[in-house]
Amino acid sequence: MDNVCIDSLILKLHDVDAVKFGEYKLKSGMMTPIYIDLRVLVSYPVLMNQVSSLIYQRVQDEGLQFDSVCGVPYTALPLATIICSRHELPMLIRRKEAKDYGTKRLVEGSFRGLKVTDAIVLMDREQGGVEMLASQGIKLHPIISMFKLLNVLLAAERIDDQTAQSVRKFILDNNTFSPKEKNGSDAPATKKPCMEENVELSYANRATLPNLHPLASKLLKIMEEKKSNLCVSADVTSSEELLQLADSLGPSICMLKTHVDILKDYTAAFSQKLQALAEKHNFLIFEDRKFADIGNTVKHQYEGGLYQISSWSHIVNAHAVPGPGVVKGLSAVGKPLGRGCLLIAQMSSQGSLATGEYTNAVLQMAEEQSDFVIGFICGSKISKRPEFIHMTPGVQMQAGGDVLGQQYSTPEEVLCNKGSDVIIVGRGILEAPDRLKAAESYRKSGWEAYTKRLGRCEQ
Ligand SMILES: O=c1ccn([C@@H]2O[C@H](COP(=O)(O)O)[C@@H](O)[C@H]2O)c(=O)[nH]1
Repeated sequence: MDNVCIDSLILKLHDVDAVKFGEYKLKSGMMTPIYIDLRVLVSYPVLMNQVSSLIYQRVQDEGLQFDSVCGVPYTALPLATIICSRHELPMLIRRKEAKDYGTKRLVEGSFRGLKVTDAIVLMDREQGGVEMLASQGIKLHPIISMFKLLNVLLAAERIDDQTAQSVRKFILDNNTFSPKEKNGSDAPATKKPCMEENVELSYANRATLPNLHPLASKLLKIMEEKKSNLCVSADVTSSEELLQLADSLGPSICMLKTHVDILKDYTAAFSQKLQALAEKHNFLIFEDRKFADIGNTVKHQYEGGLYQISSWSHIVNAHAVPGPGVVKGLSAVGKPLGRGCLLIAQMSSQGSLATGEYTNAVLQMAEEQSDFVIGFICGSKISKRPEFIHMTPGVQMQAGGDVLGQQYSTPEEVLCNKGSDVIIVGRGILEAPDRLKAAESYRKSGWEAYTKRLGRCEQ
């Protein structure tokens, strides 16, 4: 189901009072300003069928393998019944309490050994459910996130800004899962895990952080919506090939990285076409210019010359070698246009000097100019501030390197173990026999590694 359908479903759920705002008590005893009551669905057969189809569609999209389906009582029971009946799937019924007569079974239906592997929910409250189930070895597949729901209701003027803000704050402040290592049990945490405690926030949660740079928020939303943390490095030398790449790989990526100075036929018309493709496929453009001069010079390089980079590239990057003036110069041009900058804190090439104290100094520089610096080019997560986005080049499916010192790590290593947010892939895709297929497989690996990291909850 595409976004438009999800949006209209959210509005219908609101119409039938399945989404309520006010003061409600949850089963856990916690008071909440938003209550999702999907029990009402049974009175709306059309909606019931839509939700069932959506859930089944998700099963197919994810290619889930299973022997039986169980709808958790009571709300999901009728949904599971519709799905299993329509698609002739074996179903199980879990009792809420055992009978004290007859078979005394807690699970009704035919089965041998039971292992729960996947769970699908229509609404994810984003308060730690994904992480809690992952800690039990169950992969959760949410269909609608709380933040998406709030955004749609806000855009449709069903709720005001204050309500949306207070619910967002409640969600962020009340993550109810605390990993075992932290509190010795899987019991709900009394306080939300937060960045100071080094616990992961999802891209969606980070997108709504107060004081976040709007471009970082846009990127995180794109990543969440497209389930993509893949930036393709379009290192080709012809404009036509680059545009063709952007059009064909556009749906799979959150960002396209360019080196316009390697194009043999750059024109202003090219940059306009690239912007149109970025709009069409909803990705950001990152010109990997690596500015590294005094503020006054980078201002000219960014704004003027042949390429007029600031007019079409959402994001640029800079070395910190010249000191803070380089960021100030770029910011003078880019900030009024809503652009953002990545500082190069580490490099993927062998023997790079950007390590240790240098990397720490870059971090400091970013903190001081976070109204323009949105994150880093780095090999691993270097800042605990969830507002900063970590982007890592030197990624291929196999670890290794090239003859000129490039070093490669895998998507799993970069996103799951090193805690970066975005993988930048060039030749791993460009040199593949089928570029689209390769991009999709990097997107999938990247997303799986990220969800695995979220499930693990700690770096
Ligand atoms: O440390 C860095 C910074 C930038 N890059 C750039 O990323 C791509 C990587 O291309 P591959 O083909 O995937 O090796 C390329 O444009 C570099 O300029 C980097 O590799 N390392």
